[in-house]
Amino acid sequence: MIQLIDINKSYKDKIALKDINLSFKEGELIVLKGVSGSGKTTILSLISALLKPTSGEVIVDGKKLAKIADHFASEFRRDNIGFIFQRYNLIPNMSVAENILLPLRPLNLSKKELQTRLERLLDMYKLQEYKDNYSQNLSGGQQQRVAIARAIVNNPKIILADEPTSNLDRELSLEFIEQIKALKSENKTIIIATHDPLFFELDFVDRIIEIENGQLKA
Ligand SMILES: Nc1ncnc2c1ncn2[C@@H]1O[C@H](COP(=O)(O)OP(=O)(O)OP(=O)(O)O)[C@@H](O)[C@H]1O
Repeated sequence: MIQLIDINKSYKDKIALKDINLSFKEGELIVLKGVSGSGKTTILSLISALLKPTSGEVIVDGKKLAKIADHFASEFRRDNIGFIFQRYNLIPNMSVAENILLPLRPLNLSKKELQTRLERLLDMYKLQEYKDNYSQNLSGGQQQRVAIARAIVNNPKIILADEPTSNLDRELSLEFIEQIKALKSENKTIIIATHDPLFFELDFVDRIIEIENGQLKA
């Protein structure tokens, strides 16, 4: 479902990834492990077509992304990818409901369809009572739940999470892990970039891939 073939990526003269070959199957849960600066975010950005490789090819669900035009890249992301960021990236002066529905704006769905999707996610992530609150007034754990809801509102096949627990305490991190487990049971393909040891002992993680200085560790 996801293939990175002979990937090299440099930012000007900084080599971020070197000779990366990876493939992920549909429904797999993968932990990308590595210290800060090892290249994890760059891999997630290539899979979501936010960045293009310097050389090599990225194929997601049959689509070649290495040279995809920006317009098609945003369409590709909207249809296929849910992204969960370290700092949640919520819009502070928008309500919880507006934040969750944001990725659907370009789709012109009916009010009824938007409401159905919203209600399902508000129930699923225990956010009903906060739906009209500004996201800036929520706790870290609540913000993270909004971020997950927003990441899956477009019903993506692929979920990418970049250091999702780095701002959460242990209890909330374990809650996040339970939410990821539930998404895996829906056959989502999930890649989590993290150096949080909590992710290294989970029995439902299919593979842990370690990256060091832009290269895969054997
Ligand atoms: N826009 C950029 N310009 C120049 N160098 C960059 C840029 N983005 C990343 N890098 C460098 O590329 C390397 C890999 O960065 P990347 O963000 O992929 O690592 P990471 O493992 O995700 O780290 P972190 O957990 O800190 O985000 C690092 O050395 C980083 O400094």
